[in-house]
Amino acid sequence: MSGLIKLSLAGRIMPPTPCSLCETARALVKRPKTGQQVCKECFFTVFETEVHNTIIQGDDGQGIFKRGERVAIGASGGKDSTVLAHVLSLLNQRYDYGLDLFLLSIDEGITGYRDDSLETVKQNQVEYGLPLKILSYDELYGWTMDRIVQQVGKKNNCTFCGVFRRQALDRGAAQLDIDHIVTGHNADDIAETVLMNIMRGDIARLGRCTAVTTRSEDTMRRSKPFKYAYEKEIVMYAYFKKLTYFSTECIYSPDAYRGHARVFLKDLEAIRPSAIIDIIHSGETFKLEQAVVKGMKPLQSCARCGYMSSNTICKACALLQGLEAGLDRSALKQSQDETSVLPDGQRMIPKYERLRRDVSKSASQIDGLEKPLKGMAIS
Ligand SMILES: Nc1ncnc2c1ncn2[C@@H]1O[C@H](COP(=O)(O)OP(=O)(O)OP(=O)(O)O)[C@@H](O)[C@H]1O
Repeated sequence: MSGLIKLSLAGRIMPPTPCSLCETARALVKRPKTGQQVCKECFFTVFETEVHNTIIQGDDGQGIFKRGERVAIGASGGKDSTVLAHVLSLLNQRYDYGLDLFLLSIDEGITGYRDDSLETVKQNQVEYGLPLKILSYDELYGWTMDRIVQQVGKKNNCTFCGVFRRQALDRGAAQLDIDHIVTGHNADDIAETVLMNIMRGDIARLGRCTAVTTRSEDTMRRSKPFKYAYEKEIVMYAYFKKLTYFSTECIYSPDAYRGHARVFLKDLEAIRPSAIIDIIHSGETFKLEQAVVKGMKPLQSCARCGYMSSNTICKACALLQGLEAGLDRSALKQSQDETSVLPDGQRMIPKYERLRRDVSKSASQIDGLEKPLKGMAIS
């Protein structure tokens, strides 16, 4: 960043650095990704254009969206998803993608964290005029993260939260008859995931973690339009645009393993900023041998709740069974339980169902959607 008065070695005032793109305005930002010194307006333009390029390219050059798609933005109230909601609304208009956008928030039930960040999402709902749906763990699983942490402790709670959130997003989206979920995962998140998968030797995940788009439940897709956006640039964008976002870390200590990968990545970035993109490119060029692909378990429907799973019952049902049985950390080890029979009296996750599209239904008529607000775009 600059904007400061620069002095030469001889102590003379140096002229301000001009923007390296428009060459007229004064450079105010040094892009963390490229080192380019640019003015504020050019920074907005390159940031938005790079996201647009990710969107129109996709993994196969065909683009990630189809015209007329109903797209849910996974909205946590944090910087990434807030900037995503802002930029996607803007690009949808600027380039006429023809998307029907929604905000979808999962309330994990973390007092003093998610309740506050959801207030931010509600503010975004008004600011961007997008319909909002909130689905809670309590509603879906009968457990809040506060209660889960009471039972399993802080050490492994991220496993529960991650598995439950993934499924909750799909289920919330299914209730809205969504075609496509987008999340604010950024380049740093993806590079961390590549590193974690290498360190764990998780070949299957390594093979797919750099894709912009992956298939979610049945025909629903999941995309990461910020795949190439650096976290530092997202923060700068939010700051200069004065966007409203919630910036506190989760109170139940972030995933320690990811934390190590993050620290390592930040060290690499400090030495060589391109390290983040380089690691993503390494992941992209990694190819699984056909023999390995063939050896992978095919996906099936969970025998209890119908959600997709590579085992007889899905991970969420297995974790829920452990919780209901009053297990603590050993609940995690039960995750491969192969029995489809639910022990007596235990809670079950509702059957997974997708709405059949009723094209005559407007956003305001779908159950569970926050009521229309001033300026809200109704489909
Ligand atoms: N509770 C939630 N409800 C809806 N979407 C969520 C929720 N939590 C996370 N997501 C989605 O997953 C993405 C990555 O989540 P992660 O937990 O890594 O948070 P993050 O990197 O801090 O992102 P953000 O700044 O948007 O909170 C978010 O950008 C958002 O799109």
